[in-house]
Amino acid sequence: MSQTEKNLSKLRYSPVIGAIIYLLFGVAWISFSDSLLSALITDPVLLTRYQTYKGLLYVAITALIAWLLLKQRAQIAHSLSHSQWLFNMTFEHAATGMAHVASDGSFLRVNKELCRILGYAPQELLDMTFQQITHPMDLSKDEALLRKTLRGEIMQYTIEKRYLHKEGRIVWARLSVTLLPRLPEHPPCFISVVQDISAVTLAQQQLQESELRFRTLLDSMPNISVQGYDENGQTLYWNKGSELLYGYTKQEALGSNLLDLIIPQFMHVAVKEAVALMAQTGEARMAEELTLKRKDGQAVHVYSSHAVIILPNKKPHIYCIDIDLTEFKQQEAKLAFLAEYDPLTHLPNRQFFTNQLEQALKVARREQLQLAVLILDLDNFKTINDSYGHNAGDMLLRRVADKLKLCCRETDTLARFGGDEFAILIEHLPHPEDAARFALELLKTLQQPSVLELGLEVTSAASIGISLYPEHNDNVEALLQGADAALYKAKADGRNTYRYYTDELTTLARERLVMEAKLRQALKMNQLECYYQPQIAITTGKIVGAELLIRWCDAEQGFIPPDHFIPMAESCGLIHAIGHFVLEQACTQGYAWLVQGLPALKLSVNVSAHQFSKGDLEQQVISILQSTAFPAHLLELEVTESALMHDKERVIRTMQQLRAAGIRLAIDDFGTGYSSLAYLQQLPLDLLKVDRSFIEKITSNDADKQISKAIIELAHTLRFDVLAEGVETAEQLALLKDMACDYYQGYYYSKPLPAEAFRQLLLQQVANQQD
Ligand SMILES: Nc1nc2c(ncn2[C@@H]2O[C@@H]3COP(=O)(O)O[C@H]4[C@@H](O)[C@H](n5cnc6c(=O)[nH]c(N)nc65)O[C@@H]4COP(=O)(O)O[C@H]3[C@H]2O)c(=O)[nH]1
Repeated sequence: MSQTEKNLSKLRYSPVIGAIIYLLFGVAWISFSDSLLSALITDPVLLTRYQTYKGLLYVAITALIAWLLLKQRAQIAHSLSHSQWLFNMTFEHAATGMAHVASDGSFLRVNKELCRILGYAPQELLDMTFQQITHPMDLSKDEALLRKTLRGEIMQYTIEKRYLHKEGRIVWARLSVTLLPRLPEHPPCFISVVQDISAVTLAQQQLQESELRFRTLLDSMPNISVQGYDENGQTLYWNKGSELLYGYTKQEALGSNLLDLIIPQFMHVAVKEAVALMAQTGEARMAEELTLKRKDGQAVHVYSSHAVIILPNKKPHIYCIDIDLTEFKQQEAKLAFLAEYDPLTHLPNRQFFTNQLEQALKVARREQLQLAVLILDLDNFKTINDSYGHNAGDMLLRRVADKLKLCCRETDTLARFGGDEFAILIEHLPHPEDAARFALELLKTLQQPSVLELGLEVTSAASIGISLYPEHNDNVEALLQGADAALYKAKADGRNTYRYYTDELTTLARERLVMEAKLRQALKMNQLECYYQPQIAITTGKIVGAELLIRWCDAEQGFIPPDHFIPMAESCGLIHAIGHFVLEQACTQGYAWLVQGLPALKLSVNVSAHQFSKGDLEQQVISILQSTAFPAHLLELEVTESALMHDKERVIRTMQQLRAAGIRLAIDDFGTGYSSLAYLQQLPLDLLKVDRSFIEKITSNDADKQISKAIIELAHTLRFDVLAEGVETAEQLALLKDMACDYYQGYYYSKPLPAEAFRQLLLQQVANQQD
């Protein structure tokens, strides 16, 4: 019982107690005082006097008791009014909302904080019931508990509920309702304590939402496995990524021990210790690469990182985040493979071969052995690649690799250096001539036809260069260079053969390098010159054009034929500068002759496949035409048949652009390539040049005659003009005339001439016409 309640009851009962004490004292006084006085005092006068005093004493004692009682009552009343004041202050200024609520729900008293929480003025609330401001969803629960309290089943209840703020928003509150002790003459009354928990609830909701989001995210991540364990390794969390990575469903994994799921036997002790340590220290282990096991028993490489979360109840949870490294490992293995192997043939590459050669040389030096390095290059690969496409080329390379493998012993190292170049290292070579025997065997094997796609049969001859240790060279680089130089010689000597490395070959290789430097210089110093070979219309016998043929006259070496330096210029990239030079010469000279009043002539320029594939040919030609003012229709570009076979779509596109600019296009050396009719038809060509090799024997060899005839007819069918190259005799010309060939060029009419000589020839023709 509180002090106030004690005081209240004292206040209530003190008059009754006073009256009882007074009555008891009066009765006692009357019954005992008289008999006591009569017994003690015998003198009647004295007795009367003392009886008077007794009455006075009685009055005095009564007054004293009354005074004491009144004083106590005053004290209690004072104390009570202080309690009342304290209560009022507490109620009013409490930091939580408070209200006295009647059993029907109406507010009897409300404090400031409650008004603040709900947004109403005190009087507004006092005119309302709590039902009016309770969220409909929470009302029934609140009312049911209130009724229970009223029935005395519970003394109080606490719930979290939603109130409706005056502004309409929801206020989350923790409500504690207590039924007050009931005064007899008063109706039941509750005290409600309302605590605003909106902020907390909102924060909780946000936390729950973000936790939900986070969990959903983790759950659904297919690429990352997240697992949660307790300090004993029991699984508490298992996301989708874990299901996919380890093969266990969530149901299977949850509750099972980590060791039984994904840890291989040999790691059990270490993992157990690691989990215990993490749980104890709260510190995660370093991320590491591990090989764990799947449900089906297969090993799985993962990158595993860990996190330890200490829960509010101090229990540690260990989370493992595993990333599947299988693909990465495969990729790594692939890269490692690619670093040393050729992806097309799966043979070792140059890097591997070089390492192997280095090792073999060490052994050979130590044990005084001989070894041979062979470098092999296919003779006709480019033609096959160009004619049948890259797929056929790739297939041929695989077939060649297989054939070479068959010839090699286990101790030999066969490698592909790139393109159509292969290398073989023969260790423990008994005699130098054994390398030649082996080379001959390789050549023989390669000559057997290979079957490619759609039953296509091709034979692949090769050239082989051989260098020997210790006879020729004694280090890796020199041996490889030696074999390369020998290969070059084999090719120069007619291909499909082998050559050993000699000093002379090295000199030749050096000479090539010197020549390249000289050619650069010649180009810079304007030492290249264009010659003009007339092209004649067969029916009229008149010069209608000329082919520009480049000439290089070196001060030391004299005349160097284009057949020698053009391939070198192509391999070192100088061909672009040379090509530009010839085009510029053609247009400048052609324009000059026009200005001089010479008849308009068509000038033909050879364009290398390399110029075509660079991609800027059309811009280059157009800009030269613009800068020289030479008419586009008088310029003809000659492209060899094999050049047309590279990147066919680009060739067609470039040719169409050139044609659109008005430039003429001719196909050179026709008959030596493998272009299909369908392809030819797509090309915007003006002229087809029959290769010299057919014309050469046109009069002596019936096959060549028939081929030439067929080419001429074919060209006409496709609406191209035909020019025969390399006409040297009147018989050849007569035959070509019979075949309705349109034009020719050759020594019969004239060799290629310097510009001035050609001009004189033209002038003479003009003069002859005037006669
Ligand atoms: N035996 C014989 N030969 C004849 C006869 N009439 C012409 N010729 C030669 O045949 C070659 C024809 O040129 P090509 O087939 O385009 O063959 C050319 C061409 O492919 C290339 N070439 C020449 N000049 C250039 C150039 O400016 N650019 C490019 N990319 N290649 C060029 O070099 C090759 C050889 O050129 P050249 O040595 O000038 O040799 C020229 C020419 O001198 C004849 O009646 N009998």
